[in-house]
Amino acid sequence: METPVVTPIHESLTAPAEGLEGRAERWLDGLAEGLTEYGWMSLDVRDLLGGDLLAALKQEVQILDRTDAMQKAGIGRGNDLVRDRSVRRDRIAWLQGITAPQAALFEFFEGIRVGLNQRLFLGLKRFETHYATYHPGDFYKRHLDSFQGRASRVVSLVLYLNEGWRPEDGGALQVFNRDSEHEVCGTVVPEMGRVAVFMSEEVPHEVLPANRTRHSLACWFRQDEVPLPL
Ligand SMILES: O=C(O)CCC(=O)C(=O)O
Ligand SMILES: [Fe+2]
Repeated sequence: METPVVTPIHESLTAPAEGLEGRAERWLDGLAEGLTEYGWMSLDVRDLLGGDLLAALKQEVQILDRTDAMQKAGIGRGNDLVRDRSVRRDRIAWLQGITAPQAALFEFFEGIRVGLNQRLFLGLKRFETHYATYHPGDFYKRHLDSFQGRASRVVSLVLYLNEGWRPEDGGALQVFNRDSEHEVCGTVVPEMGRVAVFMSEEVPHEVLPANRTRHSLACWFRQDEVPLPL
């Protein structure tokens, strides 16, 4: 009698193609590892956010720019606000999350907030975000985004919205070593879909003078429930 041929069933063993959620989880794993090990990370979010959303965000900042809705940025907030043009020259507009692209972006940021809390136990309660435009000649000298012990801004994220950025366009983000503040440990080119993420209280950084209009979006994940001064 012949031995029956048993056909193995592969289908149920094959994992379903990794969806957006799986990719986002992997992306968050990499981000959490980078923040733990180096205090900062530069990553690409083009695939996660999609070209259409990035283009829509860029269009928003360009419209705000043309309508004079962008305000000269200060250092600190509320009564502490200082507009020191020798330190910082960009213009900003805070996002409310009410337009469709902003709502989609806020969903992405909320995923990062929850994902980092799960992985790093940071107790991030909320985030705040603004558009920024640097016109030719604008810069932001070396600084920290938060003062240690304030437990306000904990993680900073900058998303860049510029297609075809070339080295001669300037405006790179220089990241300094968290243990030796004059040592540059990384440079991030502000190209469309690229993000820089770093620990707000630890990592000094600087925006070099831009030679071309430079659009970005900055987001801070905060530990305080109600707004406290930086
Ligand atoms: O645009 C960047 O690359 C960084 C901006 C920044 O450091 C800030 O807004 O605090
Ligand atoms: Fe900053």
